Amino acid sequence: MQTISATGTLPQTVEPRNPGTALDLDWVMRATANRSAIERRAATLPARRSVKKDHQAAWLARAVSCIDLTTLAGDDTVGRVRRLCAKAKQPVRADLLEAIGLPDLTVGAVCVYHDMIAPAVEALDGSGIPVAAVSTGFPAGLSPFHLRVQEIKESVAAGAAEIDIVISRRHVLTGNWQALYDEMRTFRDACGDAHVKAILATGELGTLSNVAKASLICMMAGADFIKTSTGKESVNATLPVSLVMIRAIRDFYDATGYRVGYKPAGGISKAKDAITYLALIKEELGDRWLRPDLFRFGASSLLGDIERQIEHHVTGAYSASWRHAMA
Ligand SMILES: O=C[C@H](O)COP(=O)(O)O
Repeated sequence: MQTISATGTLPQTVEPRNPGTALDLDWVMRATANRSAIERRAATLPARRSVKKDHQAAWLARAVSCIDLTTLAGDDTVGRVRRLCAKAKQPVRADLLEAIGLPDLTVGAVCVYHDMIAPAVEALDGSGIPVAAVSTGFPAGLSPFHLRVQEIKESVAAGAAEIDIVISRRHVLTGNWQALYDEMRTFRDACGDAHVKAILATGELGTLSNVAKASLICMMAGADFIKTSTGKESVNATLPVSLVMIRAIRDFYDATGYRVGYKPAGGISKAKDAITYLALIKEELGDRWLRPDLFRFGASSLLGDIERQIEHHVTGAYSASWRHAMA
């Protein structure tokens, strides 16, 4: 495994925002995925990934910087969101961050429902950490269309800098590609300057070819990120789905020159899995995508395990997982 530099040394980069393209149905029809080849490639990844010592700490720190620290529960409270935001600002114990030379490490964003945007914005004031809001009738996306568009506008007005929309799975399942494109375009326009992540809910799209087509259409319609899952489907982020989506991102970049971000979400809770995802991105898309403006983990419980691994790296001992209860 090659080295990865510490987040604190990352140069600032400004990525031009993907404006989208016209809907190119010929390209969409050519976008397919060979499941057995994809699964064979995905199966090689966790087995041969081994990152040790200082490299491991740097990779784990990079993973932290790319987390959308998330709470999306019906019993969310202002108190819980404030605690989550405190964790976002100080994701790992200060002495451990000092020890690995990254005292200013933070997560990529905090991700909440609309009602929790205001307390999150207040709690994160001055930190530079953006608030992301799930929207458009998350997680099913089946509320009236005008309300889904209005929800985006209200979340932006409340201070969300990033909007995670859900697509209409039925447009994919019925092959209504024009409707999917038009929906995504409308959502993107409603976001204004806020960046939009398109949640495909890949566990509900039936085939990997549908995942490839939906990825492409969302990028054609101006998505800033494509995201696997809401975390509420029975199957969420997987490595085969990730391969399909990041290859679609690569194809879109090759054709248009625009880099679209990638966010695997749902069920990613172990540090070793996070490193596998980072290695996959590095191999398939290159180092430029290993930064928070182009890569995020959507995760509610990944940070605790990463903090335990960093503690082990620094002290040689593991603490009990309950000591890292929040996230
Ligand atoms: O977008 C983020 C997901 O909802 C988080 O899913 P998780 O709770 O399985 O980590």
